[in-house]
Amino acid sequence: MERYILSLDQGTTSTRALLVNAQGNIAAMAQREIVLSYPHPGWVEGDAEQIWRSAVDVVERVLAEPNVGADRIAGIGITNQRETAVVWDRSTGAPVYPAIIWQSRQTADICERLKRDGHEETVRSKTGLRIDPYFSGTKIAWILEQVPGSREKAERGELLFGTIDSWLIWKLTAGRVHVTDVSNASRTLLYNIYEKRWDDDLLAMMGVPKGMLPEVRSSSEVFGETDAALFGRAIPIAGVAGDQQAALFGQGCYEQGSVKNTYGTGCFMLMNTGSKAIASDSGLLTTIAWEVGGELVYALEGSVFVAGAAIQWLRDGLGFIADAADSERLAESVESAEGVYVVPAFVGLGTPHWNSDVRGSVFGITRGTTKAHLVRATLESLAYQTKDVLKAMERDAGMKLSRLAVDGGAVKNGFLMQFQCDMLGVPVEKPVVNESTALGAAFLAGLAIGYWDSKEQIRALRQVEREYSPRMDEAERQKLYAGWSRAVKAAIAFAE
Ligand SMILES: Nc1ncnc2c1ncn2[C@@H]1O[C@H](COP(=O)(O)OP(=O)(O)O)[C@@H](O)[C@H]1O
Ligand SMILES: O=P(O)(O)OC[C@H](O)CO
Repeated sequence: MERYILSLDQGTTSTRALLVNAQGNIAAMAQREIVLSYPHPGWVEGDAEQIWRSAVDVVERVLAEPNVGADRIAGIGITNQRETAVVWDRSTGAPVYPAIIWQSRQTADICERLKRDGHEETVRSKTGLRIDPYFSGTKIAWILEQVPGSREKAERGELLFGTIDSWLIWKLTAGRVHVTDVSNASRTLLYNIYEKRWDDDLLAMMGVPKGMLPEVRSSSEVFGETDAALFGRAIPIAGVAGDQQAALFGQGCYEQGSVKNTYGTGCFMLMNTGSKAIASDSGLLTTIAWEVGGELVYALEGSVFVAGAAIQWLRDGLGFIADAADSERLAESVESAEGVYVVPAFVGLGTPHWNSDVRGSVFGITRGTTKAHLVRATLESLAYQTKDVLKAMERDAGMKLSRLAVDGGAVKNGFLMQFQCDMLGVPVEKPVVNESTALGAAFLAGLAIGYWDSKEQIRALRQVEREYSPRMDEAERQKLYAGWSRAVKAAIAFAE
């Protein structure tokens, strides 16, 4: 009887359950879309209960596949959109406020206050992060400030905080287990990544009571078992990692210096820096990649807030396309973007600018501009933002990248991948199994319970589906990128 690892991937726009077999292939998958709300400009919120229900739904659907069932599941790996903050009541399990999504800018004022009070260097030296609304810490502070009575309750130990992994584990274990892993903890702005503990100074700075926080574990161990009433049998939850770190693991980037870039709602490039945490001078983040078998690995990260989300905007906001896949055909229907640049700074800009105020802008339109040019320019913006990040990474790491491993929803777009490769001037490598995030979580879980024996065994499972080679000449590359750099500068100037 074949057994599987069930990987639960709770992303920004969808929740997926995937069955991974011993060869590292996806045997079945179920998916459910997540609806977000945008109550004010720059705010992004979600319904934590809807996220939980979507998780139950997708797990039930994969278990109902022919010849599956809960007794075929050796263990569960959980991977999640990171930083998104949920605060819930310990006794009822009810969230006190919607989940504040990682992209949301509603804590910009709190961040300004912390910066004015001169906390930036302390935060950076303890967490490897920056004071920015992106991270969970100020989102918790905002909830405790805004929801009447919540601060008092939190201080009495009646409220709990979790990133989405903690929230799902709490629900899956019927409120018995309140934990997270080091990779998720490292995104909260409250965790000291060098001393590996919640940091009292940071908790005081953000006014977060310690009793709200989950226990921090490694990324690959048994965290608890699902409540037997849920899926008919208790199943061990044996791997947990934030989705970008999970993708790094899933791509087999185990050596120092190996890099991957994931194109989902946002776009995140991570480099494994081994046991050494590298501090950045170029707007990158220093973060924990994972802890496996007692070995803690750090990463350098470049974070782009809007990537695939810009394609969703073309679909839902502008109605230019019916489906994200249509963007490829439209982009290829024109020779070039004809000087049009879209800067999709809908929620500000992350690496390397870290500017919460800048908003999306379109430059260079003429009477001849069509929706095809705008669609093409939007897709190109994903590649330009990635180039900005890669330049910062090469500077900080003191090395040149020879190829880029890619994954995520938007790598299905052949136009985007070729343009990306042309813009970077290095080969872009797409694996056969594009679900690196889900694979990473499955591998972490499988290693903990002996489903796989070693990282080496896992890495041997990876296969490349396609390698894109650069076709653009250097002069053209430089000209296009110079235009992008001017457009970003102008968008920032407009915000000022
Ligand atoms: N063919 C495509 N071309 C461009 N973007 C795409 C395409 N297919 C999906 N996307 C984008 O990929 C994103 C979904 O990818 P996924 O990895 O599931 O994201 P997440 O984990 O952030 O929810 C969406 O934002 C969608 O717009
Ligand atoms: O939803 P994704 O896959 O774009 O990932 C979100 C990131 O984890 C945010 O930091």
